Amino acid sequence: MSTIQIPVIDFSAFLDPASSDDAKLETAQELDEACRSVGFFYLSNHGIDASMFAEMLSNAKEFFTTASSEEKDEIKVKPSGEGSGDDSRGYRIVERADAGYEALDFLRELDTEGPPYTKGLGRNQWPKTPANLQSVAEDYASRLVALGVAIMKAFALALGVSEDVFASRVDQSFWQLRMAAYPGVSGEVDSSKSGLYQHSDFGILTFLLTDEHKGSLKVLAPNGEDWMSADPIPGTLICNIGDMLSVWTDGIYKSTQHKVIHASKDMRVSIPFFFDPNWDARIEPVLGNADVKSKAEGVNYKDIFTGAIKYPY
Ligand SMILES: O=C(O)CCC(=O)C(=O)O
Ligand SMILES: [Fe+2]
Repeated sequence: MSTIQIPVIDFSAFLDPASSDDAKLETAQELDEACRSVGFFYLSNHGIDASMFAEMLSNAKEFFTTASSEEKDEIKVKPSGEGSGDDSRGYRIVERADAGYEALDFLRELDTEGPPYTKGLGRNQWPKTPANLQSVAEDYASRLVALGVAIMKAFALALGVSEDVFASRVDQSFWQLRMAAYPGVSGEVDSSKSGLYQHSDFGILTFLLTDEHKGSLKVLAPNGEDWMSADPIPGTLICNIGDMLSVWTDGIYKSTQHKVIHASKDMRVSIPFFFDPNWDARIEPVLGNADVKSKAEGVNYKDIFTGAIKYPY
């Protein structure tokens, strides 16, 4: 068993304009320590209302439990060259040897020519019901982008780098919002029935909101052997570092492997929000620390994105 725990970090110092520089530095250092050791943390006092979390979860649950197959089909993800343009985002079902779930995917829409669109830049296809799913989700996305930008300030403070190095590359974050439903399972537990293969996220920071199910999300412990359950803590967001932030910090911040194995007989709803760099951002190691400098000399985010996302999944 691993004794490392996923820490809970109170972010209020960065949201309250009256807080002192010392209070901010203390919070920044707690975040920094969590990113170096575990790569996962819970964030409390992040400024997002519990009622918004509840609405996001109940809208997702309503869609996955009530939408007809025709409604799902109408908004299904379209691979390059089909329908409303390349890689239109929306509904998809994953049935693989190592993953099983349904999802709605929405991304930041860039102001580009189309259809057809350049790969990765298709349009979002929103469900018609629940009627407010789109408006609540768009509001949620804009709040999480602001939270992501605020956390990048904290990282800059802790790392001693100029705020602008991060800010100028995330101010138009190419975010992705996923509403996922892992089906209830009876009998043998198997990630092909309900789960998601082991992976790291490729962006900067992931903010995860889930329903009350415990034991489904597993996080690889720093010893590289044990799996820890990242169970939901009401009112908090489960946050983890993605590959881009690891590259950016010369590998000092950990982009930790995780997976989902859902074992309950009831469906699990989870809503990851991927806070990613701007579409055109180039990410290069910023610390200049020769000892731990990552092998990567830098990456263009859009190349990473287009390599990682291949519809259909
Ligand atoms: O559903 C979860 O708990 C995590 C999902 C996840 O890791 C992902 O979509 O990248
Ligand atoms: Fe993930």
